Amino acid sequence: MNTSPIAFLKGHGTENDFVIVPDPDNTVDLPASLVARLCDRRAGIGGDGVLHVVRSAAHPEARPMADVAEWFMDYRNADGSIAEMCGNGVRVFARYLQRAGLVGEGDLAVATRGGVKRVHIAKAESGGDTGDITVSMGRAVLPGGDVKVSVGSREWPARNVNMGNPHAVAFVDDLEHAGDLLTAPPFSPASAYPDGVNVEFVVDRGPRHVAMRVHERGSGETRSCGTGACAVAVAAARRDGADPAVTGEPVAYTVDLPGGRLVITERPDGSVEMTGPAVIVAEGTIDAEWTAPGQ
Ligand SMILES: N[C@@H](CCC[C@H](N)C(=O)O)C(=O)O
Repeated sequence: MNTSPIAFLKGHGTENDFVIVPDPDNTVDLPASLVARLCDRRAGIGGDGVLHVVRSAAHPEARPMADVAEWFMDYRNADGSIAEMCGNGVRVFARYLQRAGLVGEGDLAVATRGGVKRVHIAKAESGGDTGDITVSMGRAVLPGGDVKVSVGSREWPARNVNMGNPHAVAFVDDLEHAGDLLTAPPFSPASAYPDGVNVEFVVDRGPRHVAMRVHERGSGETRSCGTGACAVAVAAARRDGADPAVTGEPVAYTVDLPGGRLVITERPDGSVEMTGPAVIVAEGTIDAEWTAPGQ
């Protein structure tokens, strides 16, 4: 139970928004119920998820990474569930560390449940902390198999792509066909995603340029998903017959999302890089009494 006010910040990456809870020593009690209340857009602060900022050495899941990454992104979805990775989240996490003076521009490593991610904070052309942030997201895994997703009477084949977390990428004729995305699009077979899935709907905008909408596991439709954009870029490249491992040349896709634009580059060694903005918009404190169960 929390007995002191809890510091928080609010930030977003291409409008995928987060409540940031700095907690270096891992002393804040953050059960799923409190995460869901913090993310509530009417009764709480509002967000697609929570970024709990903890020193790796202070968190049992991150301790093995503490030698290479001082900070652990303990990411939670808006419903309180835990996810392995959040691409937009890791950029916003790095921006928070920069703003707090805990890291400078340049390179850093961030521990996540999906492993250690290498992050580069670019120098801002206009000064301050407005430069883009690039994250080396690791390799995409494409398990194969026939997956289908549907919305109403429409059904599409989908590419199963794992970016640390699971994705189903469906190429559609019109993003409107995804409907209101108020509920998770059904998928089959159920065995493809035993832990649920993030579903991306994708249309072409031009050569190596796509647009997408996403329904996120644990958060619903969001304005952007970084891991989703990476999954989409890799699925689009394979569809387009482009494989950097074969050609030896990197392949870059521009991915437009409702909340902004990300650039995704797949390198010949299979690693996927994501570049985009990250913004901190506010900070404050949460009343300790409000965080008590039943409030
Ligand atoms: N918005 C994130 C992904 C967050 C996790 C996802 N909802 C899951 O449960 O896997 C991103 O930017 O990658």
